[in-house]
Amino acid sequence: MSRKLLPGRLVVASHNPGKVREITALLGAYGAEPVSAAEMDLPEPEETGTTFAANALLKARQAADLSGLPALADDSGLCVDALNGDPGIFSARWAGESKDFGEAMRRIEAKLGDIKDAPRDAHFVCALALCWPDGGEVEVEGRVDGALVNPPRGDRGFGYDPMFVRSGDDQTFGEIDPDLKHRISHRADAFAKLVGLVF
Ligand SMILES: O=P(O)(O)OP(=O)(O)OP(=O)(O)OC[C@H]1O[C@@H](n2cnc3c(O)ncnc32)[C@H](O)[C@@H]1O
Ligand SMILES: [Mg+2]
Repeated sequence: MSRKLLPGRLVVASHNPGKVREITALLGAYGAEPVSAAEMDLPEPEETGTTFAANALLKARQAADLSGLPALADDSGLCVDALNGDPGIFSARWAGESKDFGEAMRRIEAKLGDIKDAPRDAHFVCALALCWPDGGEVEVEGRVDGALVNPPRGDRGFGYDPMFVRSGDDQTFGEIDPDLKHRISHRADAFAKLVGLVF
């Protein structure tokens, strides 16, 4: 089901400050008034889905039901070709309780090191789900292709950004201007599709 999002309060159903920052910036032009899950004191649901889409929908659905407001959730991750798409939907979980992405990036490198001449192709995926309290929902997916660098570089992004270079670029997502990342990322790609459907 697709429908238009009216101006007004919208819950950004994420507990990741890096994502909330990016989504808030992307929403800027559309008359939505973003409120984060943390500001609303919403719980962080268990991500029991087996796809990015299922996890995005369950996060947005819970936030819409609990807040009585439309809610936008993002489920995203880094998929490494030579690792059969890992860490994928487990991207946050590979960083552990302490959210140590330095450690998660070293784990990826260690696994790649075990594979002879492993290709370094990877892509980020972003599923965005928008749910309304009355049961309506929209889901879209975006993607950006690139390759992994070692050692990681840059501290301007979050998560796996320091190890990812978009195809055709030289700088990692951790080094580029955040405004540029907002235009070219998997999240920007998903957002462009969402805008076409609901704004
Ligand atoms: O579920 P929420 O509360 O939104 O926050 P989260 O951090 O747990 O988010 P996910 O479950 O979607 O896990 C995705 C992980 O993938 C990584 N990731 C997603 N988008 C990224 C991006 O643009 N740059 C770098 N890493 C990203 C990041 O480390 C996230 O923690
Ligand atoms: Mg999560």
